[in-house]
This record gives sequence, structure tokens and C-alpha cells, in this order.
Amino acid sequence: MATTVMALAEKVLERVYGTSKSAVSIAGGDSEKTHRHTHHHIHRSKSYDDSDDDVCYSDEDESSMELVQIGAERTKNVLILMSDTGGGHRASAEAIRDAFKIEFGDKYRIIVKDVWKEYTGWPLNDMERSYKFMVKHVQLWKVAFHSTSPKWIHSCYLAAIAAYYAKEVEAGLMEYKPEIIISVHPLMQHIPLWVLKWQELQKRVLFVTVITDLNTCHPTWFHPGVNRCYCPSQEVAKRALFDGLDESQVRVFGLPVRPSFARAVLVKDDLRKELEMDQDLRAVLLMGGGEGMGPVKETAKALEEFLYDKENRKPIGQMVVICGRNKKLASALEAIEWKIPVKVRGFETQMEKWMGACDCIITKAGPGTIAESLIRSLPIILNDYIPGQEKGNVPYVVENGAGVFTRSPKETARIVGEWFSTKTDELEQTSDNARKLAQPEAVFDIVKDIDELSEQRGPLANVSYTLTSSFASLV
Ligand SMILES: CCCCCCCC/C=C\CCCCCCCC(=O)OC[C@H](CO)OC(=O)CCCCCCCCCCCCCCC
Ligand SMILES: O=c1ccn([C@@H]2O[C@H](COP(=O)(O)OP(=O)(O)O[C@H]3O[C@H](CO)[C@H](O)[C@H](O)[C@H]3O)[C@@H](O)[C@H]2O)c(=O)[nH]1
Repeated sequence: MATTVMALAEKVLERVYGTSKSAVSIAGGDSEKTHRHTHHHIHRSKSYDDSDDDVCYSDEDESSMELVQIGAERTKNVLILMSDTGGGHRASAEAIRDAFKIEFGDKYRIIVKDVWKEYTGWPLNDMERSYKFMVKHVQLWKVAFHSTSPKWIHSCYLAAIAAYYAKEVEAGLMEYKPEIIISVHPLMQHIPLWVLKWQELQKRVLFVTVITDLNTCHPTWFHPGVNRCYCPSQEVAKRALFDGLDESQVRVFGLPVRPSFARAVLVKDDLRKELEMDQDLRAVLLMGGGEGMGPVKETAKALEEFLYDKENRKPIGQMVVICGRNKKLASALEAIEWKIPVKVRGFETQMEKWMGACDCIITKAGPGTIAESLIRSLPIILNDYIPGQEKGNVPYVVENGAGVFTRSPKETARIVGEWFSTKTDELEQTSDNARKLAQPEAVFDIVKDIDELSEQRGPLANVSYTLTSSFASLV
């Protein structure tokens, strides 16, 4: 069934682009939808010279984009496709960008983009809002996630969208002239790969997927047409092989986390001074992903009770609450007069510092937050998960002894209270287990492997896109 859908999609695309393999018309102006994105119009046709050693990309009117050979030393363009559906995809995209810079300096130019948002229309340009809405109505997300899991169903949806937006996606990809495309989003494999195939660029442009879910990820992550599929865990790798990827395509290095987590040497005392926290009290970090989701307020209130020694009238711990983009939550918490030291923060850009200053973390089961906490050896209390992609993160943490799961704010606060008083050994042991599970080098292993792949593709090293006058107006 899935094969039939693919074949159908290709037929539709063939009709969109015309039948010639070498002369491809981009946004030719004959269809209604090409007029929706006037600033991205490319009124011309291109041709690709098929020689093995270089790629020729030229215009009929001789004036737009060309691919020219200018030597192996030049910078290669890497386009990272992501979307802000939550905070995890951007965090991983930025981690990969930073690791490329650290490892390879100017060898690569990294562009992190939501091409869907900039170039296409509904539903692709509105995924952030749709995702936010669906995860708020959790049953809706559950149905959407599971009902689109069969390959034939999501292939149908994506084929239809690809057929409709092929020209826009192509214009988006071409604007950044990538030699390497990295997708860090489950819905960003099929459409760009179809477009590349149609352009006969699939053999020339390296396409890799970096999966950012730790366990029960959506099958749209797995596309057999990729050059590599980087899986964060053996469990995800098993799923990839089961879904038809070849062993040669799959690599398991871990989830990419920002190098500032992996490489920075952070001293807790210094951090506490810098962040104006109490120097002596143990600290718990409370958060709910980039959007500040889950029972954060209820948990904060319960923690206040359990971290306050009523007999001696003094706190036994302090609390940091990071609300992410949830401004309503931040202002509600700021309005409270706390009996223990509390820091309420909005969206933080230096999460490694806050995690480094604390002794344990309470969070929903977001993969980015989990992977970062493991690197900082933080015992984890998971208090919520999004059905589907986050469900499997719970056993990943709990079965490896790196934390516990409870939805009850009171139970959560009780555990923290014990960890900070009578059960400090358990806190230490859980912290050791977390450290053992951490994979701080994953992001560097991923970029090194991509570099190796790119080096193996000799001819690509000699190819560059350059801009000439009229095309420059499109950029
Ligand atoms: C898989 C095919 C997707 C195409 C959907 C086209 C249909 C349009 C309908 C509604 C608009 C939905 C907009 C997309 C939501 C974006 C989700 C996202 O990015 O999640 C990120 C998250 C992670 O950050 O993605 C995932 O973990 C996996 C993605 C799952 C895809 C779910 C797609 C929902 C589509 C709803 C269709 C209705 C289903 C009932 C029919 C039998
Ligand atoms: O103030 C903040 C709050 C959060 N973060 C960062 O935002 C990221 C949050 O990512 P998570 O993966 O923990 O969770 P999200 O819910 O934000 O991520 C979304 O993307 C993920 C994929 O990477 C999963 O699919 C997840 O289910 C989905 O909701 C982390 O790196 C965290 O450090 C900040 O930088 N500052």
C-alpha cells in the first residue's frame, strides 16, 4: 500500500513538474498557488548537467543560480530542517550547529530553518500552533499520533501535501543551496526527499535524519531514502530496522545536546553565586519543557510544604522554577510569597547553568530535558508525558535507575523532601545512574560522521552554488 502511495505521489509530482527529467520548471506561474508567495517566485527553468564530477545548475535566461566548480576548500552549506513544535527540535538543531562550528570551524555554513513556515501554507506553516493545541487536548494528540502511525496513512497525507507544496518547498531548499540537509523533525523527511528526487539531486545532496525522541517515536522519522538515520537509543534503532531501514543507514550515538552541556566545566558553588541562589541548601529544579507544560504550579506549592521544616521554622531546600514560554505560569508563581527560597524564571538560554546549580529535577518527559539532566547527573522525577512520542521516555529513565515517575504533585514533593533529608544515599545513587546513562559526546559523534560521509562523496566537495544578479533578488 505504501509503495502504491509513493508511486501515486511521484505521478502527481510528475504532473506538477512536467515530464522532462532534465528541464524542471520551478514555480512557472501557470498555477494559482505559485502566486501566493510572490517574494519566492522563480520565473525560469533550470537544467542539471549530469556529469559525475560536478553539477551544473544554470538558467535559461542566463542570470540566476549556477552551480560552479570552485575548489575543494570552500565552505559547504548545511541546512537543518526543524520546527518549534515544543523546544526540543530547535535545541537539537542548535546543538548540531554549535558542534559543527567547534569541530570544523568555517568548513561548513550552518543554516537552521523552518522552511515549511517560511515557504508553504496550511497545515505546514502552522505546525507550532497545531501541535500546541493538540497536546493541550491530550486525547486529540493521542488519536492524531496513533491514527497517523501506519505507513500508508501518513504517506497518503504527506504525498498530498508534497504534491501541493512541492514548488514552494523546492524554492525554500534552493534558497539555502544546501549540499547537506539534516532533518531533526518527524515531518521533514518525505517532502524534501521527494523534491530532491524530482530534481535528480538525491545522489548529490546528502540527506540525514537526526531523531530527537528517545523511544516510542513516530514512524514518520524513518524514511528509507536517507543517507543516515541517527538514532538516540538502541530501542529507536530497532524500530528503524523494523521499519525497513538498512543497518548501513543506522547509527546510534545518543541524542544531540548543546555542547555547552557536554564540554563546559561547571562548579556548583560558583554557579549558585552567579545565579544568586542559597549556597548551602540543596536545590530542586522544576520545569515543563520549552512551553512550561504539566502540573508545575501544583508541584511548586506542594514542594514548599515538604521543603519547609515546620518545627524548626526553616527551609530544608530551595527551588528553581523555569516556566519556559509560559508567561502566565511565571507571573502566577511570582505573585506567591514563598516560605522557602524560590527563583521563578521565564525562558532560559543557559539551561546548563541552572541544571548545574541544582541537585535534582522535576520535569515532564521531554527527551531534550532528560538527556541534558543525565549529562548534569541530575536525578529525575518525571511528572507527566505527552502520549505517543514521550510515553517510552518514562521506562527509559525509570528502568535505568535514573529517576522515578509519579503524576501526583504531593508524592513528587515527598520524594524530594526525603532525598534532601533522610534519603541522601538514594539521591547520590540515582545521580550516579544518571551519569552512566548520559551521552555527552553524541552531538560530536554525529557531526563527525556527517563530515566523513560528506568527504566520502568526493564530487560534492568540488561543487558550489553561486548567485548572480537577478537571482540575488530572491534571497
Ligand atoms: C503524518 C501526516 C501529517 C499531515 C497532516 C495533514 C492533515 C491536516 C490536519 C491537521 C493539521 C495538523 C498539523 C500538523 C501537526 C504537527 C504535529 C507536529 O509537528 O508534531 C511534532 C511532534 C514532535 O515534536 O511530532 C511527533 O512526535 C510525530 C508527528 C506525528 C504526526 C501527527 C500528525 C497529526 C495530523 C492530524 C491529522 C488528523 C488525524 C486523524 C485522521 C485519521
Ligand atoms: O526555558 C527553557 C525551557 C526549556 N529549554 C530547552 O527546551 C528543550 C525542551 O525540549 P524537550 O525535548 O525536553 O521537550 P519539548 O516538549 O519542548 O519538545 C518537543 O520536541 C521533542 C523532540 O525533540 C519531543 O518530541 C517532545 O515530545 C516535544 O514536545 C530542552 O532542550 C530545554 O533545555 C530552554 O532552553 N529554556
